[in-house]
Amino acid sequence: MRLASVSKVYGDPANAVTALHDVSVQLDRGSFTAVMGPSGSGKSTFLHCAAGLDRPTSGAVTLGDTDLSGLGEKALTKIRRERVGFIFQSYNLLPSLTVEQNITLPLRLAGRPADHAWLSRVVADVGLSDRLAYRPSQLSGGQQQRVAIARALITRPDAIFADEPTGALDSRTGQQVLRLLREIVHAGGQTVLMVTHDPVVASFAQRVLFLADGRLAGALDEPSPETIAERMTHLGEW
Ligand SMILES: Nc1ncnc2c1ncn2[C@@H]1O[C@H](COP(=O)(O)OP(=O)(O)OP(=O)(O)O)[C@@H](O)[C@H]1O
Repeated sequence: MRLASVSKVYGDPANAVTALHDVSVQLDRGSFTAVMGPSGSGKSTFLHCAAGLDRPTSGAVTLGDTDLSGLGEKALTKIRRERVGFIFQSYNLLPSLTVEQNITLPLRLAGRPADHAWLSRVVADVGLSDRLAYRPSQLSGGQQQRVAIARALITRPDAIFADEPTGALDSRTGQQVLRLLREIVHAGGQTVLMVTHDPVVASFAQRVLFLADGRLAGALDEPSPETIAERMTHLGEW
């Protein structure tokens, strides 16, 4: 995944806000990257542009071999459904569907047949084989987020985008979920981009990118919570 000179300006010229300013970054296949930065530094905008949820004002985003900037709305929707998985803080599960139906929903939306062997594998990987007939309300928060991870993986996407994926979980459960996500994508080769405010959460990534005022403000490889926290204090208010 590659962002080349990506800028994003919100609003009309009279009161424009430059949320991203000339950001260029390459994320290798199979890598796990966290994005950190003070509030308002452009993290969500970065994630949304990289995932094709939002269009950059200028610059290019490439996912695999596909240049997203050249695509119309229909093609972009197809990419989002089939080649990208999303994990959000609030799980975004449908309460009236069972665990199995929630997990396989992206396949139904894409009009693709269920691959039962792959479903069993994904469900086993997230430890939910005995919960397939449950509804989300009958699960713990950690289990619900594991359903969301399975749902993100079911289409065998190239990339997974996570926005504060453990924000609603206690720290122990959150760390279990992150460890699981890291293991699964390590085995499956997905590229993961995760936005978080939490240095402990970010330390599960191989690399942390820092944003400040919409610009890239450095990176940290093999980060620890301490080195991340130290870098963040230099960037201003969290
Ligand atoms: N739809 C929008 N219209 C106008 N301005 C926006 C819009 N979305 C974001 N912005 C502005 O762009 C800047 C970056 O916002 P963004 O949400 O990407 O930051 P963030 O780092 O994710 O913040 P936080 O950590 O508080 O969630 C902010 O100044 C914000 O006010």
